[in-house]
Amino acid sequence: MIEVKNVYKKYKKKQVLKDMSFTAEKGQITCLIGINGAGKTTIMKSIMALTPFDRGEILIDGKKINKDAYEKITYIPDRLTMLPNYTIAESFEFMADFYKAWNEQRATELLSFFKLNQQDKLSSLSKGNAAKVNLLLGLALDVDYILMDEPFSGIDIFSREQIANVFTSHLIENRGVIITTHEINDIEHLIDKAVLIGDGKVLREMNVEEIREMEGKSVVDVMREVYVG
Ligand SMILES: Nc1ncnc2c1ncn2[C@@H]1O[C@H](COP(=O)(O)OP(=O)(O)OP(=O)(O)O)[C@@H](O)[C@H]1O
Repeated sequence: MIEVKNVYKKYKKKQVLKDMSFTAEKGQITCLIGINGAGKTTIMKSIMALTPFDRGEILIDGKKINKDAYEKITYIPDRLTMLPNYTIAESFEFMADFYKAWNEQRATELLSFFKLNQQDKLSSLSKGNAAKVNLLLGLALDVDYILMDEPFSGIDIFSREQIANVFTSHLIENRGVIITTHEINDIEHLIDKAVLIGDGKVLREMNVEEIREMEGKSVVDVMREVYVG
């Protein structure tokens, strides 16, 4: 489990996270929802220790992030960070050289799942295909937790559907996934937990099936209550 406990973070004078707490379980998809600037990326980077925070604690399977935890968890940023003159095949070689957890078989499986061509240069890819390669490079790592920043942002409906299919496949099973988004509509049926963020805090943390069955509400209904009032 990933536990974010009472985390505070300031950038210069701006208090971005204020007593932020939530959990994300293995075998579940947890979605952090909030408008632009709500602090979603900052919390992802804090979990990965890519940015320091001022107070609070973040635990991964009960332990603070350390060298060993990096073998359990990966962060997929909202755009490809690989060199643009690489082909997809070269980016695989790079990953194999740098990451012990790289699983070539899973990478090849994802390649055909996404119908991508290994010889294509990253710089020549459409936005949708670049998003798929970005996701593929993270998902092909044998890790227990995957953090994805805006995997659906700015891409067409068909690519979104293809990416959504990955979430219901064996490629995700048993892993803990945290994704961020500000558009919940397309992915509501895929997620187990929604964490609504606003003003650097968790405004509501909910089990999506429970609110659907017990309160007869969708995530969008609850978002309307929380954000619009
Ligand atoms: N390195 C930085 N230095 C100063 N301020 C920052 C820095 N990174 C983020 N911020 C500010 O912190 C706030 C939260 O940013 P963050 O990127 O975490 O939000 P977000 O919810 O991911 O937004 P978006 O949906 O636009 O990606 C914003 O007001 C942003 O301007």
